[in-house]
Amino acid sequence: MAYRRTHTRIRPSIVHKRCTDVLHDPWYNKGTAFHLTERDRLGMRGLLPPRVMTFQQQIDRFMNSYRDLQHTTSDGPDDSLALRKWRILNRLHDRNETLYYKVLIDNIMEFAPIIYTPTVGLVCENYSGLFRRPRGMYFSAADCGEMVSMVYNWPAEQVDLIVVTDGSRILGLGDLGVQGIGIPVGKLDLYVAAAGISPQRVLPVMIDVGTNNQELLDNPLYLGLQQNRLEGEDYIAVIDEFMEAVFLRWQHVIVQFEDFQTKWAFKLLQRYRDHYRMFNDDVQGTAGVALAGLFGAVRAKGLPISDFVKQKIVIVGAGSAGIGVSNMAKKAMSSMLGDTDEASVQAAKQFWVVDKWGLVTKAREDLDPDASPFAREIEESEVEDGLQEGASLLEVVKSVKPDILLGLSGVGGIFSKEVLEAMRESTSKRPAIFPMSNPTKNAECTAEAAFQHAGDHIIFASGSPFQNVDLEDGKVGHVNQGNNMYLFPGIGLGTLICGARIITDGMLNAGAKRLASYMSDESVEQGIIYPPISSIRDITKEVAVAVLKAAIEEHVVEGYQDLSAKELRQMSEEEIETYVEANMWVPEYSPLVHTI
Ligand SMILES: NC(=O)c1ccc[n+]([C@@H]2O[C@H](COP(=O)([O-])OP(=O)(O)OC[C@H]3O[C@@H](n4cnc5c(N)ncnc54)[C@H](O)[C@@H]3O)[C@@H](O)[C@H]2O)c1
Ligand SMILES: O=C(O)C[C@H](O)C(=O)O
Ligand SMILES: [Mg+2]
Repeated sequence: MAYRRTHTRIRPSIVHKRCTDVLHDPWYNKGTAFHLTERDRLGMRGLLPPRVMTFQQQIDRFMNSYRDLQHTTSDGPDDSLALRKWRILNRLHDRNETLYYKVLIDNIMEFAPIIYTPTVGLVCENYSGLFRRPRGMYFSAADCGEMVSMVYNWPAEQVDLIVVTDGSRILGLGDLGVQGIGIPVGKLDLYVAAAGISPQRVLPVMIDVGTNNQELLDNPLYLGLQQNRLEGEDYIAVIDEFMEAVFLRWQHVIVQFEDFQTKWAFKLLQRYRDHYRMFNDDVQGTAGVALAGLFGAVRAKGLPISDFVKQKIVIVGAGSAGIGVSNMAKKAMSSMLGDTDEASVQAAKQFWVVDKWGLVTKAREDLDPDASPFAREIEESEVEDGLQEGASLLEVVKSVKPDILLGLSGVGGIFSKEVLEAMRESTSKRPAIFPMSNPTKNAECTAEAAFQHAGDHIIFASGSPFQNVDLEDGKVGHVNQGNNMYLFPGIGLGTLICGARIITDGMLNAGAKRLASYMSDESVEQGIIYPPISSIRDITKEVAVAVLKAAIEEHVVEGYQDLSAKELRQMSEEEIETYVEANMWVPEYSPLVHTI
């Protein structure tokens, strides 16, 4: 079958506006790069300084002013410098999206910590003061009954990706209400930068059903609904109406749920996943990334992946993320053990889950049904290897001597010196320590503390970035960023361009497996188990290829644009790779054609 591109890169853009209206539209604005004939065509001659700059000169101008800011304010407080950096990037985002994404992609190592974790957390915390121009859409409890029509207020004819939050669990920062909009914006920046989703086709969404954060409710300048969160059926009715509205207007859209509190995360996932093209990034994306990291930790010991079934894993945090990871890791183990009921029971024995009341066991009153498969088989007044219901993290680590200690608790510093020192007694020759909570201040430990207290031989991965650690004898303690950013953009892209009807476990597993195999044995041996963020576009492409292939195998593809499901199924491996790459948007100015 002859391969067909579904879009050509430098295709003209049709605009229905002219003059300053174009200059003020970040989708089309090229600023000083409009050449003279285009200025004439669009009635903007005289509205810009006369000299026409190249794209590269514009990039240089922006980077110079960014660097100046860094020099002039580098001795101020870290948070204030980070916010200034975010502001300068955000202003560019507001003016000229093509230039913004070009500098973001070219400097992703440096800018990811600004537009994503950790700075995005700070931005959400300070959002009421930082808000200048709206980005995305706000659906609120006050809009009930209106959503199907108000969704048409969004100016884009086509939307490919929505990231939606209700602001109830923003990173490890808790309920930030409407201020959580920063998270969908940051996630979609990565969709554009890493997966090449067109910036004109992404939509950040905040569903404001109120907040239970008293400080926000008491703040007269808070921008969200000043009421407590809706609960029960009232809450579900709002989310249902939102889903119906967006899928009615854009049948092929993908909706990523992000930073919903655990009590709704699982319920909404179960409610929608068989009907809509949606997934929950905190539950499913995080699980895939963590599983890839767990496989990496096994490879780093020089063992085959099949040895994964022998790993003793302590997971701290039994929320949407912790339980999501435990489920996926247990399923992987169980399938390696033969996929029987007995295999599942055996796999469960490799997990110790600790939450804010300590070790989770069968003796727990009001045991959360989602955590129950991981509750240790310890009944009331029973003791297993010195552990009983509610045992502390330190007691658990001392008793279990785990191969892997993984934190998704949102509690900064709970991998204390004592806990980390206890990891020296791990039975693993290279214990893995993964403080995956975000942002940095909520990480269970710092990289420095981990290498200092647990030893030079550990494998380290954190949710937010840390610098590599200098060890004795000139050695380097490698820091990996174990963040769902390595999966969600590829899940979205792969799903989009084959028109998968739903997002299946098989597609998610395929993405995770590809991430797990991405690093060479040599890198893994050095403790580098995830790619550097500078490779995020390449790993995203690879994940998308794997997701797309799995969608074909699972018979859920329905075709994309003018490519039918049949044509997709007939593509060779090589054709799929080329197809994925050809569908990744790159920031380049396209000629603007004005029509009425
Ligand atoms: N790295 C990533 O890609 C990634 C992805 C998703 C979530 N996260 C992070 O995971 C964290 C948790 O997210 P969630 O949705 O599961 O939140 P959650 O609030 O639902 O869950 C937190 C869990 O931690 C437990 N906990 C609280 N205090 C504790 C303590 N002192 N000791 C032990 N356990 C304690 C709670 O009982 C609960 O089970 C957040 O910080 C989030 O940023 C990271
Ligand atoms: O947003 C991130 O950096 C990862 C994750 O989705 C989280 O909720 O912490
Ligand atoms: Mg999240």
